[in-house]
Amino acid sequence: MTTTSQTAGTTTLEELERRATERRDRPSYGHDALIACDRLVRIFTTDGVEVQALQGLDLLVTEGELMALVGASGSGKSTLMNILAGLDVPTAGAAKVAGCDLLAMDGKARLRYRREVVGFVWQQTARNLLPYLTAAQNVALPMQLKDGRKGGTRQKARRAEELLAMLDMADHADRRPHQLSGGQQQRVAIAVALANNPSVLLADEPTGELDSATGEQVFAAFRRANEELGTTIVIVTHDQAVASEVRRTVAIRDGRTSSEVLRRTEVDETGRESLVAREYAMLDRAGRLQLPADYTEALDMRHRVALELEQDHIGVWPDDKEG
Ligand SMILES: Nc1ncnc2c1ncn2[C@@H]1O[C@H](COP(=O)(O)OP(=O)(O)OP(=O)(O)O)[C@@H](O)[C@H]1O
Repeated sequence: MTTTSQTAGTTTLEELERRATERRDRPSYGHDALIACDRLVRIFTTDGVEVQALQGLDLLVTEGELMALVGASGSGKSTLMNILAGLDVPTAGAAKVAGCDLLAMDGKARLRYRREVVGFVWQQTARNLLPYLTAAQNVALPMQLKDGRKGGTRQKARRAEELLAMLDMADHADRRPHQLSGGQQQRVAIAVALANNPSVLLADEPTGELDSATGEQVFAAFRRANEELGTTIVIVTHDQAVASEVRRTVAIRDGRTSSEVLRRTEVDETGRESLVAREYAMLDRAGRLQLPADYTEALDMRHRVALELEQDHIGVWPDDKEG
């Protein structure tokens, strides 16, 4: 009797220990992602009124990705970008970029993060470049700010030259921003953002002020940075041309990621390649799924739906008992 209960007790303890170890050893959410936003919340309070700009946003971005973020005005895109850029701090949730915890950084770590881990390109060309410096000097500046007065001036100038050449701006290295077109300024801005070889390049509407042909050239510069330097790039855009050129477009709705479009190259039986796009709804870790409004409206789905688990899919039906 005693032996049995001891055995049972030992088994239970062992089992509990095993489960605890399993839980401890289980990789955390997004452990292998370069950018991991986990239930990110940002609440702004102005004149006593609260605005929930981000409402539990989840986003994972893999190292080396070039992806786009889209969403209606006010959906929270810029709020997210400012957080990822280290310019704003979320109210709750977790956010990690290249191993840096965006909620726990002190002032010094934040400054290093902004100088070395992320680079950004904003929509307003004037925000990206200093008007009294040439293109080459603008590109060398972040390197000088990083190293202080430590030498290597020639090396920095060489790196600035190389980056400008990669973005087809070598011939304009000695021009000041007002002597460059909007598209050229944005290409220099990309070189500036890449100066300290950041892990991530963030761009908020970088083609927003450009015509479509110039926008295409600027996007090509992002693609080159991604392919040649392996930099992970996140672009917020309203520009359909940009959104349809990347492999993954994530849509934000009401402060959450709601759906994403993945594009894959498929080869048919004749060997012809084509780009196939497919839209997916996001399933969060609690199993919540946001159905597209046009689907729910088409079938008049409201407060509840009926679910059925099939062998390889889940069926969702309108509640026919509703009345
Ligand atoms: N500093 C702030 N103070 C108060 N409310 C803010 C602040 N910044 C953003 N918001 C609010 O948060 C919500 C999300 O704004 P955000 O700028 O992130 O949207 P967005 O998707 O970037 O829009 P757009 O495409 O128009 O730039 C909006 O309702 C906005 O009014």
